Amino acid sequence: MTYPVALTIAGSDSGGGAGIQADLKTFQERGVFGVSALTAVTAQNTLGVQRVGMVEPALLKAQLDSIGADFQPTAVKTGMLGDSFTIEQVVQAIDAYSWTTVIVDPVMVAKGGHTLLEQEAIESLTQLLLPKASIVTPNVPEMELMTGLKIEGDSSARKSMEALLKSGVTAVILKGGHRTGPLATDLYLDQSGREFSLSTPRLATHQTHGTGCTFSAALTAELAKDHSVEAACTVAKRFIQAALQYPLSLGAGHGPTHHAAYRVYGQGEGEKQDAQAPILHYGHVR
Ligand SMILES: Nc1ncnc2c1ncn2[C@@H]1O[C@H](COP(=O)(O)OP(=O)(O)O)[C@@H](O)[C@H]1O
Ligand SMILES: Cc1ncc(COP(=O)(O)OP(=O)(O)O)c(N)n1
Repeated sequence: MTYPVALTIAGSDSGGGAGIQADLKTFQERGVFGVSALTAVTAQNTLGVQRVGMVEPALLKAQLDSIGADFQPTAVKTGMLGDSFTIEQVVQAIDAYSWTTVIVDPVMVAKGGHTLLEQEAIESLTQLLLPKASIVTPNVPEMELMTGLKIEGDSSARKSMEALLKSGVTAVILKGGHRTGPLATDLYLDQSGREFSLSTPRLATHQTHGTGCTFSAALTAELAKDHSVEAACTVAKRFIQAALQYPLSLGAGHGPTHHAAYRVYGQGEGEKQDAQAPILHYGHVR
């Protein structure tokens, strides 16, 4: 059997908690071989983003072609894409190499407020890239920007998911990190009408840098191993919960999550692990 390969197309985070670094650490943790194409380089730490530089288009294309010519990734994840031109190049590569399992994390703004996708590129993202996606994983602000709909409660959350599906997206996971309440609930809905939610206790922590990247990288890794969507979502939710629950306490700001925590603590026995296990609820997403 060949070892599963997952590709991440994303920006570098010098602080190691998000971006390419989070993706590759997560792929390794989940037993898939990670390959990468860098779209941008950020000077970033737990306090924020200090500088961003885009990778020259020809160099991005060369990376995508190098991967496409020699590897067969069974799942591809996109993260920070930065601008419209980069999005167009990524779409061309997806077509050229027939990458079919594509997870789009529509990264737009870093936690500290720094823009990671030009405003004018949101349309390219929704028009060109989202139709190629198997699953799109927005947080609440990203969902609002993509649909133009405000999310204030459960019914508006569902309406925005339906609106995204109407625009041709295959499946969406609306992440719950930016919402309030005792549970961090992620909602799944797809074109076939399948829906479920995944909830874990909301942890009171500011060590949340890279939660979105890490969650969608874990999802990508499980799909690269050909696991079912439900199984992949459940592992991804457990993975991010453990990564948040056992922080490393690095840096003076929003510290990174602990990418090894699920392997080290999350699969063992014991009260803590049981208490944090996600509640998978099937049926109507309220
Ligand atoms: N405080 C928290 N406690 C538990 N889970 C959380 C918390 N914050 C975020 N999550 C989970 O982390 C994942 C990423 O969500 P989110 O933080 O919304 O993404 P992003 O980093 O893109 O803003 C989701 O599974 C979400 O439910
Ligand atoms: C290079 C890079 N890519 C993506 C992000 C955003 O990651 P995310 O997981 O959404 O985490 P926060 O920025 O919300 O902590 C990033 N910061 N840098």
